[in-house]
Amino acid sequence: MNKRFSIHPNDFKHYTTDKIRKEFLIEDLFQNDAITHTYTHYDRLIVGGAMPVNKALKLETIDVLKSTYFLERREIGIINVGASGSVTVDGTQYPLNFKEALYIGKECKEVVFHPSTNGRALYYFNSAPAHAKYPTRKVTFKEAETVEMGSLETSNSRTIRKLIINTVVPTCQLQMGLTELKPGSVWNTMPPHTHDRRMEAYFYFEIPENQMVCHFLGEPQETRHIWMKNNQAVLSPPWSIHSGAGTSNYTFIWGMAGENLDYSDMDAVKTVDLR
Ligand SMILES: O=C(O)C(=O)C[C@H](O)C(=O)CO
Ligand SMILES: [Zn+2]
Repeated sequence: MNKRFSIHPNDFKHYTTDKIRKEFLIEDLFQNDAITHTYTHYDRLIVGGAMPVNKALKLETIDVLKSTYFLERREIGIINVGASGSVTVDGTQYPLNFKEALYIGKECKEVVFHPSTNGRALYYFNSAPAHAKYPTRKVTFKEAETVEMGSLETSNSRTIRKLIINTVVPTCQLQMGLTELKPGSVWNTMPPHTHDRRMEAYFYFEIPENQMVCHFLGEPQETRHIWMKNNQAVLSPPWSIHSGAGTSNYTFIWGMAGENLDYSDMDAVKTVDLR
C-alpha cells in the first residue's frame, strides 16, 4: 500500500521531475498474484490494480482504513483492462470482458478477482468513501453514456464512454469512464479543464510498445509534465489540469471523487491561456 498526500499548488511550482513523479505517478499497478493500492489524501480515493494469475485474489481491507472489510464504508468501481475474467461479489459472479465495468456498493463483504482462462485479466479500480448503499451493477459499453469529442484536424478526436456515472448507475461520489482516441489523434482533454470540487485519476493503457504519453498537470498557467508508460496512473489534484499528448493514439480511464456528481461541472481553460 502506498500513501500520497495533498500538495499546495504554490509548493508544486518548485518540484523537480523526480518529486513530481514520486507524488503523482503510480507506476507498478499490476503485480503477479497481488492487489496493489495507492491511498491518496485527495478525497481519499484509492487507486489500485489486481492481477490474479495462478489464484483468485480476495480484496482484503488495508490497515489505513481501520475497517473490518474493504467496503465497510466505501464503494468501488472496477474496469477490466486485460483478458476476460470475472469478479465475485458476496457469492454472485460478474463476468467482465475487456473494458467492461463493475460498480460495487458499500457494505458488500467479499469481493474476489478471478484469473482469466484465456490470458491475463487486469482489474483497474478506484474506490471512494461512501455514505449510502447502492446496488452492485455491471456496466457494458452499450449501457454507457457515450459522447464524441474533438476532431482529427486538432488531433483530439475521441470517444468518451461514461460508465460509472449517475445517469447510468447511482453512486455516492465515484465517477468512472473510459476515453478512446481515434487513430491519428493524440491529445486527450484538450482544451483542458480543472474542477475544484473533485479530484481525478487518469490510467493510461493501450499505448503501443515503444510509445509514451506525456501527461500535463499543474495550474493552467503553471504546467508541468510526466512521461507515462502503458498501464500507469497519475493523480490530478483539484487545482490541476489533466491532459495528455501521446506519440500514438491510446485509451485512458478517468475516475473522480469529491463534492458533486456533476460530470459537466468543469472550469474550462482556453488553450491559448495555457502556460
Ligand atoms: O477526453 C476527455 O476530454 C476526457 O475524457 C475528460 C475526462 O472525462 C475528465 O477529465 C472528466 O473530468
Ligand atoms: Zn476532469
